Amino acid sequence: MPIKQQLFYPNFAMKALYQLYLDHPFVFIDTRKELLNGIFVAVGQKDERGAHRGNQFATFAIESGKAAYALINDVDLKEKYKEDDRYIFVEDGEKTLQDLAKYHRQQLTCPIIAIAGSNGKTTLKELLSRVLSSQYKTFATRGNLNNHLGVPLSLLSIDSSYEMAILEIGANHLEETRFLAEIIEPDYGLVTNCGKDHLGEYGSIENIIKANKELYDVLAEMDRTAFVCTNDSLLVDISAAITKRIFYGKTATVKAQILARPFLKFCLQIDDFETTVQTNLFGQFWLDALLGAAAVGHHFGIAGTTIKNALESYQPAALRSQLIEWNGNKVLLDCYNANPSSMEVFLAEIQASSLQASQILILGEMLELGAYSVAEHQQLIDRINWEAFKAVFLVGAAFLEVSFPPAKQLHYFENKAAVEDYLSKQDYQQCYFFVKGSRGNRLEELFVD
Ligand SMILES: CC(=O)N[C@H]1[C@@H](OP(=O)(O)OP(=O)(O)OC[C@H]2O[C@@H](n3ccc(=O)[nH]c3=O)[C@H](O)[C@@H]2O)O[C@H](CO)[C@@H](O)[C@@H]1O[C@H](C)C(=O)N[C@@H](C)C(=O)N[C@H](CCC(=O)N[C@@H](CCC[C@@H](N)C(=O)O)C(=O)O)C(=O)O
Ligand SMILES: Nc1ncnc2c1ncn2[C@@H]1O[C@H](COP(=O)(O)OP(=O)(O)OP(=O)(O)O)[C@@H](O)[C@H]1O
Ligand SMILES: C[C@@H](N)C(=O)N[C@H](C)C(=O)O
Repeated sequence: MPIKQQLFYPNFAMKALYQLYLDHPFVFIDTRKELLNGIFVAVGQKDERGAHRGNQFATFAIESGKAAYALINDVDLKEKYKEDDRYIFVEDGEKTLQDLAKYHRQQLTCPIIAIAGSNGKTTLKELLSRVLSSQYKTFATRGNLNNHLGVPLSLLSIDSSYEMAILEIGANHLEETRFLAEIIEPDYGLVTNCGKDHLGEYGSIENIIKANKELYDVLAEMDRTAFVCTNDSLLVDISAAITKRIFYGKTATVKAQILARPFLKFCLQIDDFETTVQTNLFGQFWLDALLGAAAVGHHFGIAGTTIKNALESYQPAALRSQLIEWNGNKVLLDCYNANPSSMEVFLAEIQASSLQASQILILGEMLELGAYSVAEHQQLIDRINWEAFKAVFLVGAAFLEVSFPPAKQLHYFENKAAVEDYLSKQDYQQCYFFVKGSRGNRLEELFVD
């Protein structure tokens, strides 16, 4: 039967679509990607007729050879290509992508570990990926593809050759973590922590806790296993309904004691095994993520020394705890994102450190805080120990709404361009820059020559 007819035949549709995927196992949503012979799915903003913007690129996807098939939901395209088997009309590209990913997941047999939480998911995923890869062929979410599109695309990138998979769940509203966890159907789950991420969208810290708990709820309903950090009593409390919990942290089999900071060094204990781990991560707030990676690795039979080596080999990148050299200075870029919780621990770490260099703090405004913006920016300002810094740069309009002490170190800039201009007139040498702010600030661009 021609593929189009199979897809219209109700109960057969997913199996037929899945067969297309097995024959062309590269699903993509963006024709700017370099690939051949995949399946293009039109997604994105919808017009007044409900057609996703991605439909505009379907013809190019097919004609360029990037796609063997294109899933479209534009009725005009449906009419235009009614005789062409390569264009498949679906009701909604995003929903079809999610359904296909869920169906595919149900065919996969490797253990799947889902990571949710407010802060530190991507880095934990990277750490864990290094630990598990020492023994297993491990898939891990690429970059930050963690939302309603990223999770399905990630799942569809896992083939049967993988022995382990780690999937990151990102969310900014209630029910989103549940929605993604129900697609992933994780065998294991881990929540990093509950902090003030996307506070404006969530509306309250209570909602953030509820949202992170959604992963635990799905694990409980499916009778799956959670890795829970006992250093954080909130996580222990909100995971209580799960029968299968593997604890790590104080009082558990896998635990740690901090030996030195700011570049975190700790003593890792796994049963009777003890070793020192010198990481490249800036800040003791990474400890639970490091321990989480160790605990999951230990559960899957990775030896303590191998775990140590994997954690030590991790070089922070992608604007999370990333240390670079710039014109004779060191720059700690922690500006992939920022929210009140991550700002608080970052600032506390710097102010507790003695790095024997002139310290310059660059803080970009925190976005997506909604009604909390003024109070949270004020609290941030109030936490600054001005004497600890040679200079403090504050960037962005949100800082205009708060009051400052009369500190000589303070420099306010409306935007990144203004900082750039100021920096170009200074001759900073052998300073230590600490850079943190929300993604919208793009503060890292200050340090590209
Ligand atoms: C829909 C889409 O793919 N958007 C991407 C696109 O943005 P654009 O504005 O162009 O999209 P449109 O809606 O207009 O749709 C156009 C579609 O057409 C495709 N297209 C365009 C041009 C072309 O020449 N060829 C084409 O095929 C295009 O690909 C669209 O599909 O481009 C932007 C720039 O590249 C992308 O940034 C944008 O991607 C969106 C944001 C996206 O969701 N991508 C996912 C794959 C993903 O996982 N992205 C992650 C970021 C995830 C994230 O922010 N996570 C948050 C929490 C989650 C909150 C959640 N509720 C949410 O809303 O996302 C977190 O805190 O972790 C990533 O890229 O890192
Ligand atoms: N325990 C923690 N408490 C507060 N902030 C933390 C903690 N661990 C990491 N962070 C902060 O979270 C920032 C983002 O790290 P990472 O990208 O790994 O997290 P994430 O949850 O994946 O965020 P995103 O989904 O936006 O990428 C880091 O730069 C760091 O400042
Ligand atoms: C970049 C996105 N994942 C995110 O974390 N956004 C917040 C608002 C930020 O950039 O700080």
